[in-house]
Amino acid sequence: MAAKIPPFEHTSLDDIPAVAARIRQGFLSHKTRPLEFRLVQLRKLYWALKDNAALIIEACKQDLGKPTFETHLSELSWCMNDIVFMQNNLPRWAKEEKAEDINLTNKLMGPRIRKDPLGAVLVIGAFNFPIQLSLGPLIGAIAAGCTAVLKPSEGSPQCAAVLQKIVAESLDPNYYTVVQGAVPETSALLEQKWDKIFYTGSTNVGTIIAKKAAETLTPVALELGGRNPSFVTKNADPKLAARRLLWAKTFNAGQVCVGQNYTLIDKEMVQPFVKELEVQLSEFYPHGARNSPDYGRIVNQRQFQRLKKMLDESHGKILVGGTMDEVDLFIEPTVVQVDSMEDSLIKDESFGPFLPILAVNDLDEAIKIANEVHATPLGLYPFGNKAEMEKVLSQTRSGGATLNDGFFHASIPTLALGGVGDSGQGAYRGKASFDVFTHRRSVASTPSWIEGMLSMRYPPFTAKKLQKLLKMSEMKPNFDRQGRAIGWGGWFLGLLGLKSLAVVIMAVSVRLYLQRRAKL
Ligand SMILES: NC(=O)c1ccc[n+]([C@@H]2O[C@H](COP(=O)([O-])OP(=O)(O)OC[C@H]3O[C@@H](n4cnc5c(N)ncnc54)[C@H](O)[C@@H]3O)[C@@H](O)[C@H]2O)c1
Ligand SMILES: CC1=C(/C=C/C(C)=C/C=C/C(C)=C/C=C/C=C(C)/C=C/C=C(C)/C=C/C=C(\C)C=O)C(C)(C)CCC1
Repeated sequence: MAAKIPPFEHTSLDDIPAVAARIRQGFLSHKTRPLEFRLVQLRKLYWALKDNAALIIEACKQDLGKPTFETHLSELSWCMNDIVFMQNNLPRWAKEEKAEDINLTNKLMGPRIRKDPLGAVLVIGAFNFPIQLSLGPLIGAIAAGCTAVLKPSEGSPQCAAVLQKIVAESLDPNYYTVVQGAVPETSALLEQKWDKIFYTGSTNVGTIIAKKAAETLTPVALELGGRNPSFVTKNADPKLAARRLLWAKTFNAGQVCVGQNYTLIDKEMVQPFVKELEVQLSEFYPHGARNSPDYGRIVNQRQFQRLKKMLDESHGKILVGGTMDEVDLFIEPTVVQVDSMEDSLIKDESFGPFLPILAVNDLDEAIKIANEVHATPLGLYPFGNKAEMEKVLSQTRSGGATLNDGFFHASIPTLALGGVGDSGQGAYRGKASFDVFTHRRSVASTPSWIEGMLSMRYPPFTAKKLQKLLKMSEMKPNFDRQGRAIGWGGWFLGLLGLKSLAVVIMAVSVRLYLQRRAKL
């Protein structure tokens, strides 16, 4: 008999402190530190995903009407690939690194960077990619040697229940577990001490998390939302721009954090662009989006009503689409021409299948508007000639960007993803997922035999000792008083001084000699 999605049950508030204590104790047992342990956990998680593939596909369908195609690309296969990639590369990333930019004298102390796990961490997921946005950070946490509590989004309850099943089946419960719930449970989790909180979700809740974390100086990674602009200049290809931006707004029915929120378009391009949007829409969904198995649904009534209100409040003119069905949680891909950056469809993040367009006179005006609407969005998408796209990049900021497409950069699984400013802090995916849960611990070890040479650091301090030390460490500026750079040859010689160079060469030779003798 086919497996069933287990019921979604909130974790008892009374249990949360004990769960957090177990996961913390788990970290302090040091069992998750050995590389092999982490690799085994990751591999088990991989097979649990494979074994529960049908449940994941079904849960994504029930929660978001997600087409199986999208579930594979952005949830199931996405996470399985993430695990394979992580376990292939983890042994290399976890190795100690030789410290960079160390001067010759300090090299004797073997400065290096250890990759230590941060500790017991809390991962809070969002509803729109319920599997990816929960497991992506969890995979990073496991790889780094952390222990973790995962709190999936209650907005996608079927997926949350399947996630709990998968974690319980595959991972050691002393080190990794799922807590289910909404605001009360998340608040109870935030009362516990964590070594990092990794949060994906809205900016409002992100602010609550950051404030709470600040009370105990807990580091946070925040993957938040944004009002991401796209730009279509008069030199853009309207068909390509329409097709690609439509793809980005129909994927997951527009519930994509990195999707464009609005399009700033040269006034000459409005007509050809809108015409192409219509053509492309009928190619994507020949029998209409509503009847297509390839188009998802809005996650719940609350989000549906929010989106409906947003469209109702817009002063724009609907050019394409506009139909909705509350019962089915269906919203048609909808193109709206608005006439102000104050319009409800531009000033707030829609997180739905709306494509508001605002006509502008030129690219300068578009850039000015984009910077005013949101100075630090999560993504940004210019279409135009090379110089124009470069100009957009050089006069704006954003977490990431794709030129000549919708959010392609965010669909590259091993490219770090993160916001900037109020669209987030910290990044993950690929190596960044390991790094975000890792402390780069600087370590030096002072050989005993060097003691004689170090004697100059001890009191009683004398002018002679100071002179010697300064000579050894002093760096000569390679710039003059006017701030101009000067040739580096003189600077290099000045930096070391011939005398100290001789001392260093001698010390290195002695060390090499002693090392070789120890090996014999
Ligand atoms: N940057 C990214 O990678 C990314 C990815 C997906 C979604 N998002 C953003 O997330 C938002 C939509 O997702 P959402 O609706 O799931 O976000 P949300 O902020 O409502 O919920 C996210 C998580 O926070 C918890 N939560 C909600 N209210 C809380 C409170 N008062 N205190 C403590 N915890 C609370 C929820 O239980 C959930 O697990 C959009 O703004 C979108 O842009 C960002
Ligand atoms: C095959 C050849 C080539 C290359 C072809 C390429 C590169 C094809 C690419 C296809 C793509 C990118 C398909 C789309 C996949 C969509 C994905 C994975 C979507 C993911 C969405 C995500 C992760 C959403 C995240 C949302 C977040 C974080 C917030 O809400 C060539 C061109 C090289 C030529 C040879 C043949």
